Amino acid sequence: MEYVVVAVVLLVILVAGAVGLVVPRMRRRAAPPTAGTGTEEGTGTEAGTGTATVEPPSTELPTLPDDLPPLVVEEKPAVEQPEPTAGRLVRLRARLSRSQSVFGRGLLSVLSRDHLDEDAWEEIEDSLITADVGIEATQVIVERLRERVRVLGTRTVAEVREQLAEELTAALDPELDRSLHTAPHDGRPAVLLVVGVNGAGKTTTCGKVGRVLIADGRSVLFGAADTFRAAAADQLTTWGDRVGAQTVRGPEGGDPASVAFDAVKKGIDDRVDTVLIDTAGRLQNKVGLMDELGKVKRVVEKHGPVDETLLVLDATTGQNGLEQARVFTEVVDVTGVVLTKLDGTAKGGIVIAVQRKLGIPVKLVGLGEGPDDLAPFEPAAFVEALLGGDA
Ligand SMILES: Nc1nc2c(ncn2[C@@H]2O[C@H](COP(=O)(O)OP(=O)(O)OP(=O)(O)O)[C@@H](O)[C@H]2O)c(=O)[nH]1
Repeated sequence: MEYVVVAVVLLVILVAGAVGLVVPRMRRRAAPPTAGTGTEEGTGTEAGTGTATVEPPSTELPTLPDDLPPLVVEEKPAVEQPEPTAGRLVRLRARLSRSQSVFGRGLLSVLSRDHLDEDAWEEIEDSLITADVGIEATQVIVERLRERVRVLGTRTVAEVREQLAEELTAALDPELDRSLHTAPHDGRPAVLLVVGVNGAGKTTTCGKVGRVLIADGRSVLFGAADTFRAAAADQLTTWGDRVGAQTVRGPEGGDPASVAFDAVKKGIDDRVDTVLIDTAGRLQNKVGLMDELGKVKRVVEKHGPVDETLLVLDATTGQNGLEQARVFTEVVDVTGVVLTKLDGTAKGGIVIAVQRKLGIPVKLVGLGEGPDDLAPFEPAAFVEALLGGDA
């Protein structure tokens, strides 16, 4: 009987031992692997190293509420790459000759007469005056041409046309420096002030110039100092987004001088190459305009001198535009003229009148609303386009 009891006790111990060995093993197999490591044991907290546990990414998709608004992705417009500016005037000359063809054709028909009598010279004079060259400049040009024809005994139409082209080019003073001072210097950006009456094309010109500079590898910042119309600052900001320039703007109705100051300050802090400041041009009140523009310039000059003050003139306003232009030249030292909308007028001779009356070089011409429709002004190429010839 004793043997039986001992045998049962031994059997119970054996069974208990076997269960004790098997169950923990099964439990260990069933446990999930430690997160993220990919290994099973001896890593992470289990290994007591003290590193943080990384939660595994959930494989379950969250359920979204049905009434979520549609997702709007705001896309910044891609920065565009313009065509090079070299030779732009020649490329755009078709625009000019379209509006000038009456002028060119009229002149050529007079020049092709067998004999250039007094009437013919008067007609040439009238054509130039009608094209807005201006009375004084026209008289000088015709006088010189008559003298050359007489002395040289010029005969053919081609020769007279050539000599007229030379006189018109000479009237544009081809030796004048027409370069734009846009390069940074003395550790600060070049500062360009853009002035002119409303609607002349100031904002568009800022955009077009900025676009060319950025394409040349420069960094550009716009200052929206036209605070009278929110739309003006919006328009400049849109150009900025398009060409890849930052725009500094102030509150509508705010102080334009303070926006201009902040723009140049940011330009200096951010080590920008060129700052272009767009200004307002309300001309209803000359004293107000003088005060405001003068203040903008003085305040900007606290950072250093303004490198270039560009006066934007609408070519379609003709001789009236010249009177307005004079007001601006009295307020600020204009260093260059941008003559816009030459594509929309048959009076391209205004370029000559502007330069002679103001004594300031025309540096750029606008030949359309497109972003590349701004060209460096080249007197000879311009005159060729004016006369409708081959450049
Ligand atoms: N055809 C043509 N249109 C131009 C040219 N330059 C500018 N414009 C247009 O002229 C209009 C006025 O241009 P803006 O740049 O807004 O003129 P702004 O001087 O800044 O005007 P404000 O903001 O009112 O002071 C716009 O519709 C331009 O697209 C050009 O060379 N040719």
